[in-house]
Amino acid sequence: RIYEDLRIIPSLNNYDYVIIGGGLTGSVVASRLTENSNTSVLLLEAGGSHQGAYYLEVPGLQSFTGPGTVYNWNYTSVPQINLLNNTIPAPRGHVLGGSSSINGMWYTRGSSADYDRWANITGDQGWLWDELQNYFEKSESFVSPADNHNISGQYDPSLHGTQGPLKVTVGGYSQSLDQLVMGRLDKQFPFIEDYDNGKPLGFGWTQTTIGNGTRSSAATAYLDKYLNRTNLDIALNSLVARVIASNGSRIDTVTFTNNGLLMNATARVEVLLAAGVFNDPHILLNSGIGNATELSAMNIPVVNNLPSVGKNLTEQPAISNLWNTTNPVTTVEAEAAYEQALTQWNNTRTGRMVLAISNTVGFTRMNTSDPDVEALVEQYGELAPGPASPHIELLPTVNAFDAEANFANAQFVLDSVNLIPYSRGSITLDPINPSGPPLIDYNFYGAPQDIQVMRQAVLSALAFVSTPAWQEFLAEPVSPLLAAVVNEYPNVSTTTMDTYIRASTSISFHATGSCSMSPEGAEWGVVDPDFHVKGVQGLRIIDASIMPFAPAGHPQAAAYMIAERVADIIKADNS
Ligand SMILES: Cc1cc2nc3c(=O)[nH]c(=O)nc-3n(C[C@H](O)[C@H](O)[C@H](O)COP(=O)(O)OP(=O)(O)OC[C@H]3O[C@@H](n4cnc5c(N)ncnc54)[C@H](O)[C@@H]3O)c2cc1C
Repeated sequence: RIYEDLRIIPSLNNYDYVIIGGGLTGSVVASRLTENSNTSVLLLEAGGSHQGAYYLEVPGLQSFTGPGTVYNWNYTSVPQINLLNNTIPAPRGHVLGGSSSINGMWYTRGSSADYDRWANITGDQGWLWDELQNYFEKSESFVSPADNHNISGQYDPSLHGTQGPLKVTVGGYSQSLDQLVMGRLDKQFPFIEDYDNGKPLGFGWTQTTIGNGTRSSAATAYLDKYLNRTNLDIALNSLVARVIASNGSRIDTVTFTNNGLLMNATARVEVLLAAGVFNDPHILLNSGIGNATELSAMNIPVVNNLPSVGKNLTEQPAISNLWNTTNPVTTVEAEAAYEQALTQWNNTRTGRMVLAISNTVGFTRMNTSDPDVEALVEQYGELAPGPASPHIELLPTVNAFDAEANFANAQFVLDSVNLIPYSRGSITLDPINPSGPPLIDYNFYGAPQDIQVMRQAVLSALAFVSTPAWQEFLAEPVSPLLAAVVNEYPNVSTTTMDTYIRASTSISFHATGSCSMSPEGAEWGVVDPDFHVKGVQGLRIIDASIMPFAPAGHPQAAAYMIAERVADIIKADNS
């Protein structure tokens, strides 16, 4: 059952598990654990319900779930010293389903070497790519796209699940842009049938978490069908402050407010933390689990000295390279197309609104014949975890709507993403208001190799659009700083390039790693490979904050896999 107000529940002390955060991973684990009718779960979510929320359902309206809405935590980073002191958004889902209810719906698993590196780092062979395939597949049902077009050759069925709760598909509405992208492919930018094959190098058809033209989230996929389970209570509007060991040794109690009223809930077996990459450290630190010196300075009693809490924050820097096009449409035309698309979606769940931003995406490596790349590799060695792992993602998109030409509006975006950042940021408490929003520092370009990779990512985007067909499509860049880079291309000076990069870098929305896994017994890290928080009993972290390195892609596929795996581990440990 879903509860808005918990005062009608007589006791909150009778649950086997209390899960903090009804986001992507929290929803999956709550659903899997309560498959056993003898296991009871209380799922505490700070936000409200996803049900009936139109903006969360229509893939084309994803931008309406952004900062400033009730679905978002509306966090912002601290000023970024390497980005001209700009602050950068830090959005996260504040609703059942968490960020899976508001995300861009891209589904990409990354490369096999990403997960093999996790296994090497943690000493747990269970994290090897080959071992994880059953968990990727268990979460997934690959379904037909909204327009039911023939998708043979657009993905590899042998890599995908067909029985899992989460719907995944390729784009269900074709755009002229698709032909422009696919027509560009060559030896440098080859075609890849399915980038989930562990060696994601090339341009392919974007896979997205959409079914029947509608967003598939952890809440729609893993919770909606099971709300009648008597062993699953879901409490909305429930903001968790901290966790406590009520008897002094084992964490068993969660303190939270429900509609402003202070409450405690107790877990008989375990407390599972799934509040996401920004709020896991916030809750741990407020509970006295973190760097003892920093906690003492804020008068927070130390429960466990765990210096790595909040310290491995990883985000992939991204730049939206933006051009006007030679195929503009008027605002009136764009608005008419938009209205038409909404009506079509309302009536048939088809049309432009079923599209999660773009139908194609590319993963590539740095150009090793460039002397700058040679020097970079000589200084740092191979930066990706393996030879078939990409360094760079290129993401082509058209903005808004266009009824006639089917190119959207006047602007084209080609995102350049550094997939392999070495900079590590942090989540800390605000010393003036420790229970207020956390201080989020991405520390972009703190590691010097990251800006060098970003230079290559921008050059790669310019190489992609350098052909006659693209030059015919593109007008001038929107930013004068990009125009300066384009003017100097291909021999762009470092000054011109870095001026553009520092002014234009933002997030990929892919923050991970703030409570990293490490080998059992290691002094660094926050959780053991089996998800237990080091040095305390009764508490596991079960979400995307445990990733030691981000996968080279978008992280939600990995988050679903992690949740499926931890659910099995918890079941086995406590059977
Ligand atoms: C705007 C956006 C776009 C994205 N696009 C993509 C994409 O296209 N593809 C992709 O692969 N990934 C994408 N991601 C990332 C992906 O959605 C996340 O990596 C994934 O959801 C992480 O899952 P999680 O369970 O760790 O955290 P979340 O899904 O964020 O869940 C955390 C949950 O905990 C709740 N919570 C937090 N603090 C508290 C508290 N104190 N008390 C109670 N509840 C609390 C939150 O409200 C939330 O429901 C995107 C993310 C965002 C924000």
